[in-house]
Amino acid sequence: MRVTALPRSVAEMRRFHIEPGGTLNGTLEVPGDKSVSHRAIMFSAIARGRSRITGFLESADCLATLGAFEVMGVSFTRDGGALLVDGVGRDGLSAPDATLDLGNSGTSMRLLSGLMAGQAFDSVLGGDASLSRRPMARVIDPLTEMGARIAGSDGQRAPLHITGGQRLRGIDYTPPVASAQIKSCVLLAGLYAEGATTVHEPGISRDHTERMLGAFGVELTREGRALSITGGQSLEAFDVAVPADLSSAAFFLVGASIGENGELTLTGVGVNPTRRGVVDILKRMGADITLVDEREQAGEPVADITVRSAALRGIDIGATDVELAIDELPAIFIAAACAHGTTRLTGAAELRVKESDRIAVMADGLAELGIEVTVQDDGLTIVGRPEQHSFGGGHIHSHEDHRIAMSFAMAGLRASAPIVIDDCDFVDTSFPGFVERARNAGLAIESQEHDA
Ligand SMILES: O=C(O)C1=C[C@@H](OP(=O)(O)O)[C@@H](O)[C@H](O)C1
Ligand SMILES: C=C(OP(=O)(O)O)C(=O)O
Repeated sequence: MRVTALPRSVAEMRRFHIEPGGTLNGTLEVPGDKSVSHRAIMFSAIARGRSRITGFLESADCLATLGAFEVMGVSFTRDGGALLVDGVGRDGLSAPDATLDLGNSGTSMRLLSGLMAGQAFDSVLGGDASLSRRPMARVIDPLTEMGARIAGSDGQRAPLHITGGQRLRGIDYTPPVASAQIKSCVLLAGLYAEGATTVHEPGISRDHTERMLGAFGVELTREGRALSITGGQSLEAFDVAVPADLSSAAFFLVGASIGENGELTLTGVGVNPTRRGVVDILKRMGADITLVDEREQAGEPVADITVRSAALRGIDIGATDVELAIDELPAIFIAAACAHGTTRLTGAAELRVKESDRIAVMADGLAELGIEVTVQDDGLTIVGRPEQHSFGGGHIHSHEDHRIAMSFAMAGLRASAPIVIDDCDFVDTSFPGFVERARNAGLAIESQEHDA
C-alpha cells in the first residue's frame, strides 16, 4: 500500500476562500476517528493474526503511523473499504532502516515512543517542524524511569533516539498533565516491562487505549483514577470498526448551530464519554443538539447527532471541560464569538502546545475578524457578537494547524465579507475531504493554490 505523502512544501500551499453567508443542511458522514485509527494500526500490527479495520481514517497523521509499521515489516492489504493487517506479534517487528517519519502527529510519536522503548532494536522517531517543537519530556521522563534509553534533541524535543534491548521495569507514575498520549505511552511500554505498571491519571483523558487493548485481549485493571497493566502479555487479532470522528464533526456542530436555519445530521459519530465535552459545552451554550440511536461499535459508543441552528449564549469553560474537549476548543471559540454574552475559558494551558499555540493563534484570528478577545496564560475571554454578521471579513493565518483552519472556515457562515485562510494543506492530517463535505452541506468554500 502506498503511504500518501505528507503536506506539500510551503511553496505551494492551499488556502481556503469562504464567501460570507450560507447555512448547513442535510446528512453527513465525517471520516473515521483519528485516535481510534492510530490505535487500531498499532495494536493490530503487534497482535498475533489478521485484523480487519473498517472506517480507518486515511489522513496524513494515521498514514504516518501505518507507514512506520510498514517500515518495520508489517503488511497491510486493502479489501474493499477495509484494511487487513497481518500482525507480527508483540516481538515480531523488524528494525527500521531509517528515521520513522511521523509527520505532524503527536499521537504517533508519543504512543510509538512507548512501544519502541520495549523493542530489541534501535529506532529514531522524527517529524515535521511543528512536531519537532512539541514537548516530549512528558514521555522521555517516565520511559527513562522505566529503564528505557531515549534521548531527545535539547533533552525534550523530537527527533527521539531510542536504544533498544533495554530491560524495562514497571513503575507507578502520575503524569504532570491529564493526557491520553502520556498514559498510552507508559501503558504500552508497560506491556514490555517486568512487573506491573500503574498510571495515576491527574484528570480525565480519552480512554481509547484501555478499551482497545482490552478488545485485543490485554488485561488492564482500573481502580478509580489508577490504571495498571502487567508486562509480558500478548495481543490477539481483533476486527475494529472505527466510528466517525467527533473532533471532525465538531466543526459542523458549530457551523450548523451558528448558520441561519441550519439542520444537519452527522451519522455514526463516536461519543465516548471521555471526549464528548464539545456536545455538552455547546448544549450549555444553548445549542440544539440531539443524540439519536446511541449504540456500541467495537467497544466504542456511537450515535447519530442532529444539530439545528440556535441562539447561543456565552458561558464559563473550566479545566474539566477542557479535558473532555481539548481538540474541539478552537471550534467552540467560533461559537462563543457568535453568542450573546461573554465566554471565559480557563485551565487550558495545554492548548498552547498543540500543532500551534491554539490560544494565541485563535485570539489573533478572532481579533482579525473584529471580535473582542483577551488572552490569559491558560485561556481567553471572548465577547460574543450575536448579530447576523458576528464577523467581518479578513485574512487568517492557520499556522499550519488543521483545527485552526477548519474552525475559521465555519466563521464564514456569520461573516459580512469573505474570509481567506492560509496554509490549509494540513487539514489533511485529520480530515481529508473537508472542503467537499463542507461545500455539499452549504458552506461557500473553495480551496485554492497559493504561493506561501
Ligand atoms: O491520544 C490521542 O489520540 C490524543 C490525545 C490528545 O492529546 P493529549 O493526550 O496530549 O492531551 C489529543 O489532543 C490528540 O489530538 C489525540
Ligand atoms: C493535537 C492533535 O493531534 P496530535 O497531538 O496527534 O498531533 C489534534 O489532532 O488536534
